[in-house]
Amino acid sequence: MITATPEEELAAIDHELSQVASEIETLKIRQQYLLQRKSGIKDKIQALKSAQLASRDWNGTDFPWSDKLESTLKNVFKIKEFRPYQLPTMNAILSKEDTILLMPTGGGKSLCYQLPSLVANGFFLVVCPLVALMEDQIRALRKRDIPSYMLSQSTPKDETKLAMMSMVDKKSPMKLLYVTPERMAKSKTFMNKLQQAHEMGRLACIAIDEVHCCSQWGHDFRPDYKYLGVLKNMFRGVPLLGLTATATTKILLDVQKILQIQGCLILKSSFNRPNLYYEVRPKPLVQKDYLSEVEDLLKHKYSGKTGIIYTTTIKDTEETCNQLRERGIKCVFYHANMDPDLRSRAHHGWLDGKYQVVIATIAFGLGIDKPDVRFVIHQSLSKSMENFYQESGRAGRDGLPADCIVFYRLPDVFKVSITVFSQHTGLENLYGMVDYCIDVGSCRRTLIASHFNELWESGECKGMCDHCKSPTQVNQINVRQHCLTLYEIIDHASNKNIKLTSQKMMDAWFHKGAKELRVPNSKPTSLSQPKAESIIAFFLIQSYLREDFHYTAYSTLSYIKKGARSIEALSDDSGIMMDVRGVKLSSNNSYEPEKTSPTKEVNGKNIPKNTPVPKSSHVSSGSKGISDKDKNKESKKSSSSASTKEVISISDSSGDEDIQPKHKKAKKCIDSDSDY
Ligand SMILES: Nc1ncnc2c1ncn2[C@@H]1O[C@H](COP(=O)(O)OP(=O)(O)OP(=O)(O)O)[C@@H](O)[C@H]1O
Repeated sequence: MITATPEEELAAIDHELSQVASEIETLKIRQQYLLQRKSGIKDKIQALKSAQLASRDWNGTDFPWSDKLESTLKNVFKIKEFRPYQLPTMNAILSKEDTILLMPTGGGKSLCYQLPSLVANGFFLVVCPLVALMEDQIRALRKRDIPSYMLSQSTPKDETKLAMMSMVDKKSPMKLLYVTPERMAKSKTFMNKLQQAHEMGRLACIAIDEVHCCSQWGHDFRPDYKYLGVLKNMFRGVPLLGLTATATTKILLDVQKILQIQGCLILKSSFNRPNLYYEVRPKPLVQKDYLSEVEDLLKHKYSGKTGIIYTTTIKDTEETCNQLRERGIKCVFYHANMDPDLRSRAHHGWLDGKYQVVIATIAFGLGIDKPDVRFVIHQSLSKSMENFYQESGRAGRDGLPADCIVFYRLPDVFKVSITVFSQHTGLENLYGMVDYCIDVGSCRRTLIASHFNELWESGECKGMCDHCKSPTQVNQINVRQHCLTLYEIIDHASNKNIKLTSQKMMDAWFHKGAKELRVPNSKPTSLSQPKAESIIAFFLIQSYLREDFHYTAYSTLSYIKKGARSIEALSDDSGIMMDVRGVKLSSNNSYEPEKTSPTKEVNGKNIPKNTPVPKSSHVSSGSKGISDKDKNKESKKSSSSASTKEVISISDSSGDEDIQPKHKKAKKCIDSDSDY
């Protein structure tokens, strides 16, 4: 019998080990897949349970408490009727059903726990993230003689003592007790009292304001909110009410898991604010020109009206404020680093009409309840669509028309990206906002709606966004050649060991700045700067380019690299299609495609019949390789576009000056964007 040498034995073992490793790898992938499926099915069950609960009639007026609710609404709150979803929420929590209420800013969420607390036995606990907000609410409640307390670090000792005693005093008239999430998470004495109150049957409901703060997927995650996950088990039988003005399906599912109320009732009022006019303006390249545009708005269109200008940084608030003051505007700045006294004076001066406009960071936000804010201007883009919705939503709370204007330019994206890149989904959220800003034809409302998984037809906008007010035809052009040119610039810099910021990349593209960054024998692009910027933004959000962040001793820098889809762009010579503005349509959107331009279908899209189809037939590949969610968004976008969209025939064979219309209609369209 031939025995194996030790070397052969080792080789055999190594072989078997590698087989085992490969099987483990396969099993791990299988495990991952099964775990994902399991979680998906659980989410479905949860959503189904929520849908079943929502199908019950919560709007009834024949509950045991209905008459008292109605009379308290009128007599104590002096309100004539409920707004949509207020009564269903109250009926649900008084029926001890865990509920999440989604309602836009200013929709009237507070009433949903304040009013039922007056008809229930015991008191409602309200978890609220902001002390200023609690103070405002307590002041308003006490004016109505509603016994209420708050517990925060700034609450005087005697009041804290009184509140703690009231929790466990059967005879106490206390109806509402406001606490910060920190208090819940950190004060054992408080939690102990709360348990006693629960045992006495005095804890009637726990309302959690800004409930999206529980979820790391949200824009406003607060670690102390995670602690609220203990409440459901600790206070059995006490209904939880989560309230938010901003939440996507993903966040909602996450919030339910964290609070242990999977499958709870979800009441969602529409996020459409029909009185708000949405507009994106190109921000002038020079700050002086931007200021002149704002000055003109404030002195003419918004003369005698009040509003907010949001900026990205604290420095910007002060600088812009000083510059506008020099131009005779009555304004004040507001940010988190101000002395609390000054901040309060700025807030109240603005509330009382002493200042026309407050120039603020997002620190000026939660709890700002001025009904007649006529405009919210974003000096640069918000860090997410959710932030934008919240911030712009401070306009027009009285239901009268108000404007929400964003001034957009590409360099601002990098000012924000360096502050959000380290956050969970920070960049993804920011790019969602960029997508909104660079969109050339969709109804802005429908873009906001798709973010909240709502579907609004652009007809519902009624001209209340820039695109619906002045529709233009939307064309698709092939920008692949530009992508390849930028890759050459990136490779060239990389060969020289130079990191490229977006500005340096632009300079090299335009043959400005350092000569060593220009690709030898290349020509400068003939694009205008705004168009070059919009192409770069498009490549970023579509992952043809990506940002790469580096820390220096003083700051964080964003460098540009090839994105995850660069392989696709390099290997596949079908187009990278990008939407651009075409001819202006008449205001009734009456542009009719010419009858002489028959179309054919390629990849599910109608294109002019004489359009040459690229080899791989990926003709409309602006969205190729994107996730299902994005595809969904794309399809929603196109179905609700304010404008007419047409794929036009182009050739990408001759570099920056490449676009050769092959088609009569296309020529007309291309003329209006001839330098792409
Ligand atoms: N049914 C109603 N009829 C008339 N006014 C109402 C009604 N419900 C609430 N309000 C008023 O609407 C305003 C906004 O309410 P509230 O502050 O509760 O909104 P919110 O949804 O909590 O907003 P935010 O998300 O900004 O905190 C308040 O002035 C409130 O008195």
